Amino acid sequence: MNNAYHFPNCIINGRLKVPGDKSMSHRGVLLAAMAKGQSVINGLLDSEDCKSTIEACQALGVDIQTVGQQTFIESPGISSWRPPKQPINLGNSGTTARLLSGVLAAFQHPVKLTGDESLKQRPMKRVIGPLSTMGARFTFEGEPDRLPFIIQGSELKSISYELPLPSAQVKSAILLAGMSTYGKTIVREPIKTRDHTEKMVKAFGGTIDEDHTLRSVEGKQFLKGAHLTIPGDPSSAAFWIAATVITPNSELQLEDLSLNETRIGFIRVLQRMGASIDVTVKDYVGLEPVGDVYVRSSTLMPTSLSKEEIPSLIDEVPLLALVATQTEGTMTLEHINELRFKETDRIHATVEILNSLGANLNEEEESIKIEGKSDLKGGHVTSYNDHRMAMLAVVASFISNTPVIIDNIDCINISYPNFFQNLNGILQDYVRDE
Ligand SMILES: O=C(O)C1=C[C@@H](OP(=O)(O)O)[C@@H](O)[C@H](O)C1
Ligand SMILES: C=C(OP(=O)(O)O)C(=O)O
Repeated sequence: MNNAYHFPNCIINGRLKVPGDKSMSHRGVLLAAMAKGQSVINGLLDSEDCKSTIEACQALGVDIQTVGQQTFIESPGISSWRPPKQPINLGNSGTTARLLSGVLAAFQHPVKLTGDESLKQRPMKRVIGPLSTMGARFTFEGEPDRLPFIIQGSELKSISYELPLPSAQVKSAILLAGMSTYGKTIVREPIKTRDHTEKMVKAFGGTIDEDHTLRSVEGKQFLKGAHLTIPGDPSSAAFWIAATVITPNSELQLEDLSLNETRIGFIRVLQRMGASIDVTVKDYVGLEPVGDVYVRSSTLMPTSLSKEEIPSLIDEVPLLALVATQTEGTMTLEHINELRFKETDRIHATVEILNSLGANLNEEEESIKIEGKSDLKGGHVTSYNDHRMAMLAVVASFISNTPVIIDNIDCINISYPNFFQNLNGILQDYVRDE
């Protein structure tokens, strides 16, 4: 396949609905699998990562069928799950690995979890530590605290746990385990992270109490099936928001997006940089705000990032670096060390990709310094087999002088299989000189 992208003088124009939110899709499937009875989820994201969650739940005896936009989940409830016949392969999905470990911490049968080469490198100690304190046992096949491992659940005891780092995955793993203990489990996070687990549990008849960065959950909660709708993923929309602000004469309306404040830090930072972006909450789906984002090409000034806002834009930092190459000055993205522990080291990958295209970025231990007003020339890049890095490179080609040639773009299916369809939709009048 020809992975060369170039759109000289393109203009973005139109309206777009991006596919369902990945974080909410994982949680919808997992909670429906824990609950007894039938659940129906509308607009579940159909991507490789979400398939990992679906197939893991199917291996545990949950019936899951998708018909068009609707996914039907019929579960006997977590206490009647059956032990899987084979190891469960979670592919590339860190969210599935962490959240499912939390759920399996109370499952009385051993389950072997594994993943692809990237997932096997990702840190799991952050969930293994607290889940072991609660009573789960982990046996490692290779390196300690890494996949593959066997998790042996047990009758859990509740804990009070202070997260050493802000992570919605770790918080969710402990809260999901906490729903099966005796007594109350308390989690405190240093900075507020995405709160979809807390909000969605309520739709399944459970309760999690929230007080700013403190969460508490009573044990022995039994969830029942629910009907959910998943709004558009703001992390997928972010690619088109970035593309529109940096591409001259462009405007775009993104519809039915999740506008949860714990997820739209990228939009808030761009607004601070002077980007013309209007955000309109139109409705609430469950407890989640949903609405539209209208964005236009903009002249941008550098800004700085506070530690507190990082979790609300954690997956959008590479895009922020691309946008920063077009500002009227130098911008430093600080407090981003956690990016080194994603599908690839995203600090290094971002710097390498954008510098290969002619930008001027400096990699530091926990930050990236970016020179503005850069001319992106184009050239060859690697995606590091990371979906967000591949899509970053495609968006960079909107403003490059020559084609951007990417070694592997198949990884985009991890989170956004409709990516190129959506790209063609917003460049609908564009005539390609192929
Ligand atoms: O909970 C979630 O759905 C996610 C949380 C974030 O990870 P961390 O919890 O590791 O920060 C994010 O990077 C990931 O894409 C999805
Ligand atoms: C980091 C990501 O996902 P996960 O941790 O679930 O692999 C992501 O989608 O960017």
